[in-house]
Amino acid sequence: MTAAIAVDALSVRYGEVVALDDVHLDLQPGRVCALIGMNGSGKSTLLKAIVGLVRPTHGTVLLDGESPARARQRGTLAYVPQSEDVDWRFPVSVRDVVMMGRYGRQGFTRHPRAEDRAAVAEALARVDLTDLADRQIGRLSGGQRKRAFVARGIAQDAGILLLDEPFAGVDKPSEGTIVRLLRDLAAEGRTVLVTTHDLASVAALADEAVLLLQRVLVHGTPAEVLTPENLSRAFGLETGADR
Ligand SMILES: Nc1ncnc2c1ncn2[C@@H]1O[C@H](COP(=O)(O)OP(=O)(O)OP(=O)(O)O)[C@@H](O)[C@H]1O
Repeated sequence: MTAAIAVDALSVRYGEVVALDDVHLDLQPGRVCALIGMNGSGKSTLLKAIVGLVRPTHGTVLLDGESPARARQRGTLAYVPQSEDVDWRFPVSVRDVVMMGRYGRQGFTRHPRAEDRAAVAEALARVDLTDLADRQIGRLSGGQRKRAFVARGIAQDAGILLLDEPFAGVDKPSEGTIVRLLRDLAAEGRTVLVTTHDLASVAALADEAVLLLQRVLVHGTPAEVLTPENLSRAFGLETGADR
């Protein structure tokens, strides 16, 4: 089976900083994968390289066997960036943001058709934002903002969803809503890759986990990955096992 996401020998440098060094990672469709690592371990850089927002120094990324640029063009790929990377003052409503997921299908006129409006309404309902559809995007809570971006990916009918810290600044009920949503999207055959600092929620969220420290330290089920020894290697922490 062609991997939904195939990362091969990927290295990324920012000047002198080696953010990623020889990363290999294959993800199959229909799975949620949690990407875990300490601050600066390269998680955001890996997502950006998969989206095609940063250029690899070495190596390749293929999405369903195609380049990130081609996958973006075809709407295969949806990306929910870290909150800091978004200008929340932008004068667009929640509905407008979700409609952006339909742009690729609308041609250059960007004139929404009935089917686009229907897809947007359905995506808003799935993330439970129907009542807030006309609100300016910056006037949402942290969890609602994340859900708006997930709705954009749903409206786009993307097969691959990448989410950078979807639980940061999100309260527990909203986190539960997002976890359920991501699990449902994977059950439909989509591939979901999520960076998270919330180790406690990984087992409920993800089918598999990856520990990153410039390279992939370990990739397996959450139970295989989240051992004291592995966490100690990834985070450089003393654990009970070391004492
Ligand atoms: N645009 C940039 N220019 C220069 N260095 C960068 C840039 N973006 C990231 N870096 C550096 O690359 C390394 C990896 O950063 P990255 O943001 O990918 O890590 P991260 O694991 O997502 O961290 P965090 O958990 O803090 O979000 C860090 O050393 C960071 O300082």
